[in-house]
Amino acid sequence: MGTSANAVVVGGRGAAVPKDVDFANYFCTYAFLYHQKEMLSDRVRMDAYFNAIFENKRHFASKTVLDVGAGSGILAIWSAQAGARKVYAVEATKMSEHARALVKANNLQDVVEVIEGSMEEVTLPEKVDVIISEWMGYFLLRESMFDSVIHARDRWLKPTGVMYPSHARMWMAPIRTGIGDHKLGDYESAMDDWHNFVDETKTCYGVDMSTLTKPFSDEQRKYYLQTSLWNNLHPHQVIGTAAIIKEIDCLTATVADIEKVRSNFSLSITMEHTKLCGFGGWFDVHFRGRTEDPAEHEIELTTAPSVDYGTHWGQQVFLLHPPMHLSQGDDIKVSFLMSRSKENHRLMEVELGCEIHQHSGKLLAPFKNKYYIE
Ligand SMILES: C[S@@+](CC[C@H](N)C(=O)[O-])C[C@H]1O[C@@H](n2cnc3c(N)ncnc32)[C@H](O)[C@@H]1O
Repeated sequence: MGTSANAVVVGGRGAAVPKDVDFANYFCTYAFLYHQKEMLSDRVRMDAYFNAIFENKRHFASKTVLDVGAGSGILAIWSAQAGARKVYAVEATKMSEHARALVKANNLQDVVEVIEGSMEEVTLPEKVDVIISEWMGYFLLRESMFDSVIHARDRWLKPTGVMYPSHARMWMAPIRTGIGDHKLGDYESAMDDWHNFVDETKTCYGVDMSTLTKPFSDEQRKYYLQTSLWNNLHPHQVIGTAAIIKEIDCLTATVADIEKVRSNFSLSITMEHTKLCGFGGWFDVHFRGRTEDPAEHEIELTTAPSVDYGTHWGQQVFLLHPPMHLSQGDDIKVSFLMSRSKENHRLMEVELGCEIHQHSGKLLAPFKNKYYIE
């Protein structure tokens, strides 16, 4: 605290931005209750953190806890209810005022201390036994908030301390288009959506938009392909094996480990006569404690495709065009590189290439594209 408005935000190498820009771009939405409500309403997320804390009370009872990015204060309050001696709830935005009110309304003001400030600038009076945080963005690393958790861990966690969550993984699988609520999932339906919008209205508030649709040039196609899509995939849309792209041990990971994620992996098609439309990416996190001090009950929070609504994170979809007809036994070799956008270190760019080897021995034309996770 006490730095000028234009101080630089701690981030990965070459990723620093002035603090006021970061505040306007990133933190501002978190200052509103509607945004916190979206997270508080995510049952999968809430159940996972609730169970992680209350099924592992031993890690919290009589301990000191740091909640990095406390938001409404929910994780800090649960930690106190699980028996923590002291909880420091650090929140960068004015949401801290709501958190403080909530703490008081639940009569926990003697245990939970809400501190308004950026984690990188806050000073605590002691080191802590537990760091808890919900830092995950779309496809795990969007928002780059894990940098702040790493910073907090290196500065404030005792050598014997525990991270909640303790591990995270990124996944990717081949997908086909869906039906019903899950209609979107391939490039054609994404485009139909846009074409229909223009065809049905002819003009948009008096402006002729047809030049943006037909004829659709390769240049326009490329532009549309570049944006990866947020989607809620149905498990039936997954047409092959899923691969782990990245595994993170939250106790030891460094910013250098996560600012670039590079991986080469293979995916096998497991469905007969199907159409590959792209790739779906998601993540999971685990609450496992640490090797010398494991959780009594390991809890998993997964954002994998689900028959129900799933989570507010959904999945990140990377479309390819044209779709490819594939069948069981065909093999896809994927090269994946995710890095931070140079303009905004909280957004991601993905370079994805694939080579498809058909069961018959035929090699299909390789595909390569660059996507943005905005
Ligand atoms: C995903 S929300 C989680 C909120 C709450 N912990 C929960 O689980 O409902 C992340 C919160 O962390 C805050 N935050 C992100 N980076 C921060 C930092 N470096 N210092 C303090 N707060 C931060 C954001 O303002 C936001 O309220």
